[in-house]
Amino acid sequence: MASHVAHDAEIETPVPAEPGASAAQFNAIEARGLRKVYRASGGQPAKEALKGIDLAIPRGSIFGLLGPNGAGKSTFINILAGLVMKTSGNVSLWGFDIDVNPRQARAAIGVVPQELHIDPFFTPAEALELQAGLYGVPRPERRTMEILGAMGLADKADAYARTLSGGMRRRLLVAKAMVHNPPILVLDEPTAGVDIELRKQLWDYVLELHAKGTTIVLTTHYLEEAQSLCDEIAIINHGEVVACEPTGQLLSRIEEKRLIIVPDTPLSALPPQLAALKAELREDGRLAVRYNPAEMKAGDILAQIGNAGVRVADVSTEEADLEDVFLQLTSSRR
Ligand SMILES: Nc1ncnc2c1ncn2[C@@H]1O[C@H](COP(=O)(O)OP(=O)(O)OP(=O)(O)O)[C@@H](O)[C@H]1O
Repeated sequence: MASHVAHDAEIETPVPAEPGASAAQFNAIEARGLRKVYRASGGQPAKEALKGIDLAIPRGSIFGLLGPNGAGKSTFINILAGLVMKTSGNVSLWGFDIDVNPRQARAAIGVVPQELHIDPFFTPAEALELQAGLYGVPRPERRTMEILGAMGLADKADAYARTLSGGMRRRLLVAKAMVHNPPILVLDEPTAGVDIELRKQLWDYVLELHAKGTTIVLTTHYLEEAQSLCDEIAIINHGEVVACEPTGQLLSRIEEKRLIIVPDTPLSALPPQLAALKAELREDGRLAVRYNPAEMKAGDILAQIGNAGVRVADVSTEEADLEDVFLQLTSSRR
């Protein structure tokens, strides 16, 4: 009966707006002034984990959410997943406000949690069927074997979940997050503890989903992974967004190199003539000068150093990377 079906399919899969429908140009995820204060408990004081986050994650992107431990990434993701109640602010998922249209908002997102918790009493096939049931996916539309196959778990479909390795469990969690075919997939540290071979397999599948139109959001501690996969990156520190830009732009902040100069007699202080350079005297008496090769030539720097009366015994360069930007943005503020 129609009413029964309607009840069964309680969570509708949201329909993405047609490309080019300018009135409906919404972001995949949008957070405005999002705050979370965990109440004091068990002798622990209250903690403001998110201090008014504004974040827009474009549809179709692979978006990286980076930040040191305790920055608030999991809190943010858990609010999206409906596992943590926000204190204030607004969040919309695929254009659906989580307060106004909670069911549609929830249906728009699949979240792969950080913890590898899997119910040991269900086989992977049963776990997916159960999840599909929870999301009201009608039986003819379920893709249990297709998803298990894509995750390299077809031969484990009927195995006891407790016999799965860590990597298989991780892939099963990704599979579970995909049963209702959400347009947004969020992965919280998906490759933590996963070996290189499986990590590659996991990313291949995620990239395939992305190629078919799924918006991907991931948190990771592997900066090189974020650097190579994400087209936009936000860095969160102490509950605040300290950077949010296309990966290329973020990396251009670190196109800075360092020129390391060994003077033939160690310097005791920076010569005043070098004040205009981003120069630093290291403890070992070497001089490190930060410069952007697009704006300045190494030869000009050496000439200035020569003019300041420093005789150069040796020269080398050091490259910066995403880690430098990350440390630069997250080390200074509290
Ligand atoms: N349930 C909770 N009750 C109280 N404080 C909490 C709770 N969950 C998280 N916090 C605190 O909120 C802050 C943000 O934690 P969160 O787990 O969101 O950070 P994270 O960026 O995901 O860190 P990690 O990379 O270690 O997972 C931390 O100071 C944490 O101790």
